[in-house]
Amino acid sequence: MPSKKALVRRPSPRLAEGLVTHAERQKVDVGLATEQWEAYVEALRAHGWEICEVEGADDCPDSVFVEDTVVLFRNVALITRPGSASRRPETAGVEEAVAGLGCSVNWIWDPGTLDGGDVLKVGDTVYVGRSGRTDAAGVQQLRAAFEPLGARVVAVPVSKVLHLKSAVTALPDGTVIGHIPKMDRPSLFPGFLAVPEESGAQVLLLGGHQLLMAASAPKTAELLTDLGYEVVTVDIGEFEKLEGSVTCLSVRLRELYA
Ligand SMILES: NC(=O)NCCC[C@H](N)C(=O)O
Repeated sequence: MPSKKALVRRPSPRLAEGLVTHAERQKVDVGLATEQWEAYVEALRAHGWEICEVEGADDCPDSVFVEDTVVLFRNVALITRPGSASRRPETAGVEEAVAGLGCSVNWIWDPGTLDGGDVLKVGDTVYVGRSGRTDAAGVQQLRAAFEPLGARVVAVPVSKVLHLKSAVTALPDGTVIGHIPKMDRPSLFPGFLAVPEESGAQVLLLGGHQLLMAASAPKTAELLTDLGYEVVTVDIGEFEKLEGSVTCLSVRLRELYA
């Protein structure tokens, strides 16, 4: 049976010092953030995901955004080299965790940089944002790692938001959804549906027709419910202040056979 495991990482006590790039800095309540994180993890668990908690990285303010540290394709875990040097110490614990789960491990090497938030998989197509965090060498290394495994890698310019997946994700049927004002090139995506809210562009697939979304995108939730999806919402407001979203708080491992 394919796996249904999700990696998560508890927020650092230093979360409030996390990076802010495109947003204005707002005060983050670490206690409230931790409660929101626990509810997020519970929502995954309630939908059948086995939770694998990576050992905390208390000195790394952004370590809760575990998605940025590793990209999965088939059973290969590509350990990233985050574009922000302050986030690079986050990868060691994640590498240990995915190796322990039976993944084959590969790496993005210096001088390449790549953040997992820039990688969107739709079937065998892997879209990769060329963003402020992911550079051309990172894109090349991602191609070299995944094309031999059968991936079709499509590079996408990203200049208006932190990561590709800040503005674009995909529905279970492969329809790409995005918030056009935050996208550089909507025309790169076939089968595209525009959504009315920035955080509405970020959906996490729970399995079947169930989607996890942030509570901050009620109009998009209504649109997707009307299309026959079951939308589960969580309040992740403290993480949104740091440019985080529902996708970046976990890494789902669906193709491990254990
Ligand atoms: N994949 C994601 O959307 N990650 C969010 C990372 C937010 C963090 N404050 C950062 O700037 O790296």
